[in-house]
Amino acid sequence: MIKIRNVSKVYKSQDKRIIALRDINLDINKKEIFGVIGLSGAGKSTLIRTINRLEEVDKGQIIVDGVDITSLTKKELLNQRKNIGMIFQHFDLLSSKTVFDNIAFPLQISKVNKQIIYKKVNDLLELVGLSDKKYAYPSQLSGGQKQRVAIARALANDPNLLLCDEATSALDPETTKSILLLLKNLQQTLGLTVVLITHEMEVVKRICDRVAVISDGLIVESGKVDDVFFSPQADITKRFIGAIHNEDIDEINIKLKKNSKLVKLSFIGDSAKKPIISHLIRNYKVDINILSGNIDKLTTTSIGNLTIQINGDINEINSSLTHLSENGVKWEVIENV
Ligand SMILES: Nc1ncnc2c1ncn2[C@@H]1O[C@H](COP(=O)(O)OP(=O)(O)OP(=O)(O)O)[C@@H](O)[C@H]1O
Repeated sequence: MIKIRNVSKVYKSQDKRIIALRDINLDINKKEIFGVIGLSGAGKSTLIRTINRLEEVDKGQIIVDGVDITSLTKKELLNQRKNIGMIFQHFDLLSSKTVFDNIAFPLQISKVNKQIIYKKVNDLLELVGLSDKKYAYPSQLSGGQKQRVAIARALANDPNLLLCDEATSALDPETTKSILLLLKNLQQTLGLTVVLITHEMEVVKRICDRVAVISDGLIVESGKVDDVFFSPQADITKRFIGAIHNEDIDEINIKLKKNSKLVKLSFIGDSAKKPIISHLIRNYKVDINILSGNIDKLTTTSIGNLTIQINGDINEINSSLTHLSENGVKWEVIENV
């Protein structure tokens, strides 16, 4: 669906050169939700805005559905953009227009017949659950409702691609959940491809199929969300994912017994369902003390994290760890005594 090839972008302001994107290569599949995560200033906004050419690239190509966006004339680009909807962190609604007129706006620009606009806007209002707010103004709406209007407006021209630029960053956690759920439902019912950028792993976890991690203008890691969560490679990814677990471990603040190890275990999918800990206790001469645990629910699977203290003869401990590896459990020794 989208092929990003060798894309680079440098901003020049006065005598400064800021490299925002460094030779980016990405493939985004049809009908998937693809997330790009990174810290502030990593290049996320620049990257997503190159897909509909709100930002011009200095080098490289962006091919959407076989069309090289970077080589289109202005007129061709305007036409192509009808296939690409976009929503923003601060909604960008027209404050002087009602909800109905905000959603109708792109259709009016496309000179669509009034009756068709009337039907289309009403259908979209229903789709985003805002039929009762048709005649309200943006100032009368909550943040979540404003984003629903923005989503309806973005879908007015029946695009097959939706770009989401930090779409939930201005919303509280509950509203974020409801907007992400709406995006997921729309993606499924309308068969959309969705590209979103975010600085929150929670967003990636909730709705993305695949994710790319961007740092200082470089894609440092990409893959299926489950794989990236289970086996993060880049330090920055580990920080995004690990922050919570490492804090947990710091909080444990336990004095380890002699002949023991503090071990962090990660389980994915089926390995989470096996009675692995009781198997270790029964079959090896080890004591196990569970210190903390959590479960990350992803779109297609769950990943469990457990911090344990394992105590016993060193050979028995090592055999236990081998048994864990053989059963698909990842482990990392955090401390040895
Ligand atoms: N118009 C501009 N002129 C000059 N520098 C810019 C411009 N836009 C972005 N930059 C710089 O390019 C780099 C990437 O910015 P970008 O906005 O793409 O990052 P981001 O990951 O989206 O960050 P944030 O989450 O804070 O929005 C940053 O160093 C930023 O300061």
